[in-house]
This record gives sequence, structure tokens and C-alpha cells, in this order.
Amino acid sequence: MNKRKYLVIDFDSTFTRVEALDELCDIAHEGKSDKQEILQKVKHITDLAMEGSLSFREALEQRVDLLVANKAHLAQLISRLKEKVSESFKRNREFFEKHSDDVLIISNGFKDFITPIVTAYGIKEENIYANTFIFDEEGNITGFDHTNPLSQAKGKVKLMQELDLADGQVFVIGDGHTDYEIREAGLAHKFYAFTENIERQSVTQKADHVAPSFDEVLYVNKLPRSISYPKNRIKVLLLENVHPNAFKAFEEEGYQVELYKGAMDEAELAEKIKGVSILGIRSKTQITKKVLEKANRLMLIGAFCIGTNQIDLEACMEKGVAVFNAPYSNTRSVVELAVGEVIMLMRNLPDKITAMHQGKWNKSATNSFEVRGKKLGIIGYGNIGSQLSVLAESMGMDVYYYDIVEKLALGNATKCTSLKELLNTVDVVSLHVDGRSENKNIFGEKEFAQMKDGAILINLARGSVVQIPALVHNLKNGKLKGAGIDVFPEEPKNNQEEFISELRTMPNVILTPHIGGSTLEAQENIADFVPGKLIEYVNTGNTFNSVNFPNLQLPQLENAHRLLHIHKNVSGIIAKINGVLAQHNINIVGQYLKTNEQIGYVITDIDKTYSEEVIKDLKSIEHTIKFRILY
Ligand SMILES: NC(=O)C1=CN([C@@H]2O[C@H](COP(=O)(O)OP(=O)(O)OC[C@H]3O[C@@H](n4cnc5c(N)ncnc54)[C@H](O)[C@@H]3O)[C@@H](O)[C@H]2O)C=CC1
Ligand SMILES: O=C(O)C(=O)COP(=O)(O)O
Repeated sequence: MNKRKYLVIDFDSTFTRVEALDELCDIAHEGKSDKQEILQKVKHITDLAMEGSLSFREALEQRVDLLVANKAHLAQLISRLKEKVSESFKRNREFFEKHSDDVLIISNGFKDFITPIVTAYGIKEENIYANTFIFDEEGNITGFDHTNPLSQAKGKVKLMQELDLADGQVFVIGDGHTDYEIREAGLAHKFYAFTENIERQSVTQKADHVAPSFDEVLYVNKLPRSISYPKNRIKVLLLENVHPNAFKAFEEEGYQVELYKGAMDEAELAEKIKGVSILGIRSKTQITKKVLEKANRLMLIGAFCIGTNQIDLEACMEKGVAVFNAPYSNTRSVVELAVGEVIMLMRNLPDKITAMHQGKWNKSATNSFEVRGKKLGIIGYGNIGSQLSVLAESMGMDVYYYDIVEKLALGNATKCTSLKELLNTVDVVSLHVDGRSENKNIFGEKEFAQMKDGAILINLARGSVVQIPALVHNLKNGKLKGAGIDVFPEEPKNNQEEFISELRTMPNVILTPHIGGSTLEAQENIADFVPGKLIEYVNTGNTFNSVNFPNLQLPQLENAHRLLHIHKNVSGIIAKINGVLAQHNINIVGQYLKTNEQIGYVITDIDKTYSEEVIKDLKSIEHTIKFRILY
């Protein structure tokens, strides 16, 4: 038979986010000149006691003396504490209501403020063990009940001995040394160091388990909880120096986040990816089959950029890993750089600037032109190409574009029906195609030959698109007036590696280190956008905007449990899912299905009550790739 499980929970910095006596002191000394000094003293004494370097009785006496508080202050403290209940306790209110017989609050704090806070969560008054204040006739706190074991050193141990909870297993959850003492005395089966509010190394070191949230305690003990999976178990690995806002967003969500400045090569990443649930990368990190093979927990990849050609999207799909990117956030930055480069190259500025740095004064109009009235040819009229079209036109350029799919011409832009037509026509060619494998090496000798003599090439798209030897050849023979190149077939992995290319030292060539999207605005926009998408997928299963998953925009989950089933797209899976549910008499509240060629994604919202058997049966449906439950 399953033994009863008692949860012994500490109050200060565990059930609530704060130390109540510190707060009381803050309230009682409001407006007084020595407030900060007294507060510091109280906090210091609290810390000493928590770390176990000052006996509790002494600490308590010293603090109560410093308080100079009364009943009116206590009332204020209670209202303050109501707002400071720890988030994970707040969201598990239902657990306390349902398991009130097995939850005990054992605190060295005071019932006077603990009782109103915890009883509001369904915890029974008779299960609250704490000190009590003594007041004088005017309601001033003058001391505390010294006979209470909790006012003494090792008070929690003494109390637990008196309580005798031998009929069950005892789990102590707290942030301080006095909580650990219960376990040390052999009166608890496990001590969970609760670190949601404060992490004390001296305490976590001794713990059986570190619990960054109350969900974690419930999860490891298979107890009912408000969320299906503790967020602190979700590990995020962010590479390539993504903007700190992304770190912040994941951390605020309660995930464990690790940052890494550069990209990682295949072997490094294959090692590092183990245990990671969410991976954040930019354009450099290659996500290969080999990396994915080692990804035992991976559910999501966030490309903190536009391009996703660096990711084996199909392999991700087959593994049930959803990929999201930031399709718009850096587009303006790329466009602005393209505009700047068109002007600079038309004026022959790269050479002029280099000469000036060498002390050469070359005032001349030879080879320098205005952009007004010149023809700009945009290859790839997507989010970037079409914005460039508008900006270039507003500078007086005559815009032509070519795209493999039908695109609406903006402003007065002229659509070309072939690449050749565009290349034959324009003075400046700007590449804005994506990095799909079919675009590899599409720009070579043939395309250069089709360009007008003295034309300019700009490539801010992908390094794989242009054949570098052909570009070098056409710069050397004077066919091209100049080039602006931001992306290269081989790019250094980090800022320490040397950039090696035949293009170095070529005249009238702007070389930039893949910085088309590297503005503070763009990076911030990306970091504000991508984490939201990833977190939404974790919390609701929403795949809207995913680049490799069937796109489903789902309603919020309300009072139901959501089953997310990713499977190979073979016929009959949804029937099998519904067969399992029918067998177990489970009522479907809502169901959504979307497939692409390779995979199917079925979301089923069901009534909350079901047995573990259902989950087992659903997981064992043939062709299942991934399955998870959300609530
Ligand atoms: N240098 C940098 O820092 C940055 C580079 N990029 C690159 O720019 C690319 C384009 O970005 P967006 O405009 O946002 O993408 P997008 O997907 O909106 O547009 C790409 C367009 O190119 C077209 N296209 C694809 N292959 C083509 C071909 N062979 N010939 C003609 N048209 C073709 C597509 O139909 C689409 O309309 C990204 O995929 C990325 O590789 C994006 C951001 C920053
Ligand atoms: O957004 C893109 O596709 C880019 O090429 C920009 O890449 P980055 O984030 O600068 O590595």
C-alpha cells in the first residue's frame, strides 16, 4: 500500500517570497531616519540564523527587539504577504485544498501573520506550527512565547519529535538550515531545498533534491499539480551571442538557460545538446543529423534570424522537433545596409576611403555616379527584396525584380520574367533569395556574363549563392565595377578566427562580416519575438509560424488537458487516437489536426480525469514520433 506523504513546508522565503520579519521591520520603521540601518541589522541576523551560524533563539530575540512593531503593523504585513506568495505555491492552490490533511506548515515565524496567509490556500489551522507574539495592552509586540519549541534552537526537530508522523513519509520543503535539521535528525525521508526565492549554497549542498519550484516537488513525487511539467526542468541553450532579452524571457518563464558566445561545430554541439529541450542559434550553427541523433530531449529550435538553411529541417521534423525563426525582425537592417552599399559602390567609395587612410588625396569625379535614375535589379522579392524596392525607388532608382514565385510589384517596380532579362537590364544587382539548397551556386560565370558591363553586385543573402571564383574573375577583368559582399561560403565560427577569402584586397569591394541583420534594433526585435513563439509552443502546442511543422493556431487551454501527438503522416492515426480515447471512455472537448507531407500533428483536448493507462496506450500507437500532455 502507498504510504501517506506528509509535506512539511517552511513559510518565510518558501511559501512566501520574503522574510516576514524583515518586512515587518520595514513597515514598523517607515519614515524613520534609522530605517535602513535597522533593516540591515535584521536582515543580517536572519541570514546568520538561516545559514546556521547563529542560534535561532538568539536571532529571534535580537530581531523582535529591533522590530518595535505593533498590531497595526501586523495588519499591514498580512496585506503585504498576501501579494508575496511564491508563484509555484500560488498556482498549486488546488493541491493544498485537496490534500490539506497532509500539508503542515512548520515555521520559526509567527502564527499571527502565517495563519491568515496559508489558510487562504486551504491549509488547516491545526496544521500550522509556528511561534506567537506577546503584546502589551497597547498592542505593541513585547516578546514571544518562550515555551514554544519553535522559538528555540533545533525547534523544528523538537516539534517533529512531538508530532510523530511515523505513519507516513515526510518530505520537508524549505530554504533554510532549520529545515534541513529535520532531515539530519532522521525525522524526514527527504529534504527539498526550495530555491525559487533564494538559493543558499550551505543548504542546497545538504539537500536530497534541489527544488526550484513547488511543481518540482510535486512532479518528482508524482503528486497532482497545476502544470504538467516543471518549467525548471526545461533546459535552454543559446548560442551565437543572441541578445540578452532572450535569456531574460526564458529565465522569467522559469527555464534553465545557458548562454554561449560563438557558434559550435558539429562535434561540440553533439556533446552539448544532451538534455537540452530548447536550442537557440543564429545563421552559423549547423544542425545536422549527427547533432540531432544526440539530442535526447530536444523539442524546439529557435533560429534567432531569418534563414533556416543551416538546419536540417526534415530531420528535425522526423524527430518531432519544431523550428521557429524571426521572419521580419532584421529585414529593415538588411535593407538599410543594401541602400548604403548601392550609394557607396556607385561613388567608388571603398577605394577612395582606402586611399585616404593611406594618405592619398584623389579628388576626382571619374567613376562616381548618383544612384538617381539608375536601374536596380532585385533577385528574390520577399520581405527584404520588396522593402528594398520601396526605399530604392524613393531615392529615385528605377527598380526591376525577379522572383521564382508570383510577387506583387510595389510602387513602380517592373517585374522581369527571367533572370537573364533582369541581368541584361540593370546597373546594380542585389541578391535577396533564401539559402535553400537549390540556390547553391546559382550565380556564376553565365550570370556575370549576362550583366551589363560596369554593373555592381550586392550579396547580403547567402554565401552559397554566388560562385566566388567567378566573382573574383569578373572583378579582376573589369566586367564588374564593384561588389558588396556580406555573406561567404566559409565564414569564421567566431570573432577570433581569421576571415580567409580571395576577395580580400579586391578593389571597390565592400566586405562585411555577415552583419546585414546585426543592428541593436534587429537583435532586440528578434529576442523579443522568438522566445515568445517557443514558450507558446511549450505551453499551448501552438505551431503557427513554425517553419517545419504543420501550422496550427490553437485556442487557450481551459479546464481541460491537452494531448499533443506528433506522428508520421500515414493514414488512420487519428482514428487510432480516438479509438484509445473511446476505449477508456474519455470525452473529447476539442480536436485539431494538421499534416504536411511527412508528419501529422493532432491536438486533442480532453476532460481532466484519465488514467496513466491512456497515456501509455497513446504513446504506443505505431508511427508516434513524440507525445506530450499539457495542462
Ligand atoms: N546578411 C544578413 O545578415 C541577412 C541575410 N538574410 C538572408 O536574406 C534572405 C532573404 O530574406 P527574406 O527576404 O526575409 O526572405 P523571403 O523568404 O521573404 O524572400 C526570399 C524570396 O526569394 C525568392 N527566391 C528564392 N529562390 C529564388 C531564386 N532562385 N530566384 C529568384 N527568387 C528566388 C523567394 O520566392 C522569396 O520571394 C534570407 O533567407 C537570408 O538568407 C536575411 C537576414 C539577414
Ligand atoms: O537572418 C538571417 O538569415 C541572417 O543571415 C542573419 O544571421 P545572423 O543572425 O546575423 O547570424
